[in-house]
Amino acid sequence: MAPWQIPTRPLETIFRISPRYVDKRHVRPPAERAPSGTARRTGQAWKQGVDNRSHAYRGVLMPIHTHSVLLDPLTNRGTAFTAEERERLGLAGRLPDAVLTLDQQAIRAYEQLQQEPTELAKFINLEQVHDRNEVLYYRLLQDHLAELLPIVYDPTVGEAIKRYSHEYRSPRGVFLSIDRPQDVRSSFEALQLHRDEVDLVVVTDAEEILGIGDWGVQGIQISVGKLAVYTAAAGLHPARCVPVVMDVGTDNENLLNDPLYLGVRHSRVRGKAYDSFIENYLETVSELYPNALLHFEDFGPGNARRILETYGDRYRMFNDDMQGTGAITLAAAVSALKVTGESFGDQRVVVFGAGTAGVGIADQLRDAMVRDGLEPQEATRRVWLVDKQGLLVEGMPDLRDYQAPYARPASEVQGWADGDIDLLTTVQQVHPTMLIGTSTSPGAFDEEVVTAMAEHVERPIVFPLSNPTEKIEAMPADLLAWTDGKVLTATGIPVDPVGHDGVRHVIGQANNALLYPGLGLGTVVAGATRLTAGMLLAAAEAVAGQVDARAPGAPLLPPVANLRASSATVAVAVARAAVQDDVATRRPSDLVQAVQDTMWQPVYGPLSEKEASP
Ligand SMILES: NC(=O)C1=CN([C@@H]2O[C@H](COP(=O)(O)OP(=O)(O)OC[C@H]3O[C@@H](n4cnc5c(N)ncnc54)[C@H](O)[C@@H]3O)[C@@H](O)[C@H]2O)C=CC1
Ligand SMILES: CC(=O)C(=O)O
Ligand SMILES: [Mg+2]
Repeated sequence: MAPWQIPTRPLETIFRISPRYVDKRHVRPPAERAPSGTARRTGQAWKQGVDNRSHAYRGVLMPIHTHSVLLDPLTNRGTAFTAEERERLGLAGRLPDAVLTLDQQAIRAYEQLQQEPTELAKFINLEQVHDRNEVLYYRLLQDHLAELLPIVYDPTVGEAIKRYSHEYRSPRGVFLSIDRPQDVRSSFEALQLHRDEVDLVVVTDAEEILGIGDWGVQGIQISVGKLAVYTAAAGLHPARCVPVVMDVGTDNENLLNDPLYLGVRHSRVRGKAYDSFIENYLETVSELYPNALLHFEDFGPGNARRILETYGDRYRMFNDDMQGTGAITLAAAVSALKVTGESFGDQRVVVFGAGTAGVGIADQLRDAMVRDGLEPQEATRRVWLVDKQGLLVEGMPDLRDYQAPYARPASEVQGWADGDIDLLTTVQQVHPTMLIGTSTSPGAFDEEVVTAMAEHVERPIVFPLSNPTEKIEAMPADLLAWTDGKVLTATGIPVDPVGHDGVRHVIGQANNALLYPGLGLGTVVAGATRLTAGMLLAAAEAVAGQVDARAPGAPLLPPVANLRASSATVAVAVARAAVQDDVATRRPSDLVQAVQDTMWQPVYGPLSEKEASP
């Protein structure tokens, strides 16, 4: 379909604003563009599209059925439509008389939210605001970021994913079914977004959602949640971001047996059919939206790294669990080492849970050791991976290919234990300086393990990163108690400050959400064609550069409440790194300003081109 064409649809259909019409080359007179009959019947509304988007889109000329503006969350302002706007848009009688400001709407929406009895109910309430009025939704998130991020994202999003088919109200996102691979293209085309109109596509196949496993189609909510963070934290434009689930079946029998389950009703498809579905997705999305960053989330350990390694050179891809988590953990480690005064070259690292996140972190820490002067082989030797079967040792039959480089020689571990070598034994033998948890094994960092570690190191660095809350390896209050306040810690979930021995310890959140929004924004601002190791490192250093953890009880990472400012700083560093790595297609002379200009703000913009530039 040509960019200016609008498909014929019934009058009642919502015509979403499409920034494609901004491009004057594509703008045709309304009568010419209108689908048969529609222009005549919608009249003036053709010329007066509501535009809640940034100034980049203010020239929109669009067809709008009078009532559709109230139904589309990207155009709806509800009670904030002024009397004059209501008249112009033909909304007479459609709204109560009073005109509220966005501030007033935000107060009301927040009051309503407070009345919800549970976190899940709050999640549902917020999703309903999201589906009604995106400006209001993001205004709420912006005003109460530290309070609401744990609702729309980790940990409550995990609960919402488990309950999705039962709590379902309306669809959000693109649902791709492995049983209909021929629909991949048309599923995206139905969005009516032009090739320049998409910055970001977040996709999951939901095999390993957070630490809660396989949730089939219900994983769409992780794509939605990740994007909410991109917009709330870094101002990625909500209309330019697309959440996607690849529904390839599920091995979760509870879902398959649930009559209300909304996904395809068979076990996970693997092998050739799966691989060609992934390839189909990548080819289609990158062709339709050649400038978009393709974010992969919560794929299973067998696929996450394999997909990135197979296609990372060809597409602008990012695996959040592997790369984002590695980079935020590196940032927390940089902060911790500023406190201990050591270098990465001095570290011995035990990673418990050697999956996508664990090995992603191992890679980042190993690379940091190499930058500090260790030979690559020596750096790899400083990382011990422990998984379900215990310490990973060369020759183990069930070793995954990405774990193999870290497996210990049998000669090294001879005499450590009769059979498999557990976490406690590993800690007793290795005397780690850092202990990282990505195992989904709650309570695994118990008092025995932590005190064994603390016997040999003055300031143990312990990061229990598993999500959501019920999966965490240890809580900071216990870690502080067991180490007499010496531990340097950060967690994947948000944790309230902990008082210990008269010191208030603020716990940094080592969650990739503290890093990927700025990384994505920087990639967009630079128009980077690839996401490079240099850009990831720049993001990690920019995060770490924003805190000084040397004061007693200070956090290792910047607070979530400052995430918008923090993301802007990260974005500048990332865009600069993209230029250095020669992958930038845009090189703004003033990067700081370019980042600010790109960040979308949740405000009601001008209604029409005329109003925007009188
Ligand atoms: N804080 C953050 O930003 C992030 C945290 N995570 C968390 O890390 C955890 C793992 O996530 P992924 O790496 O994506 O999953 P994954 O499935 O790729 O890896 C989990 C690994 O833990 C191992 N494991 C399972 N039970 C174990 C046990 N009892 N003892 C030792 N190892 C065990 C598995 O065999 C697997 O190798 C999840 O809880 C997830 O929420 C993941 C990504 C980001
Ligand atoms: C934070 C995140 O990406 C995870 O737990 O999977
Ligand atoms: Mg994840």
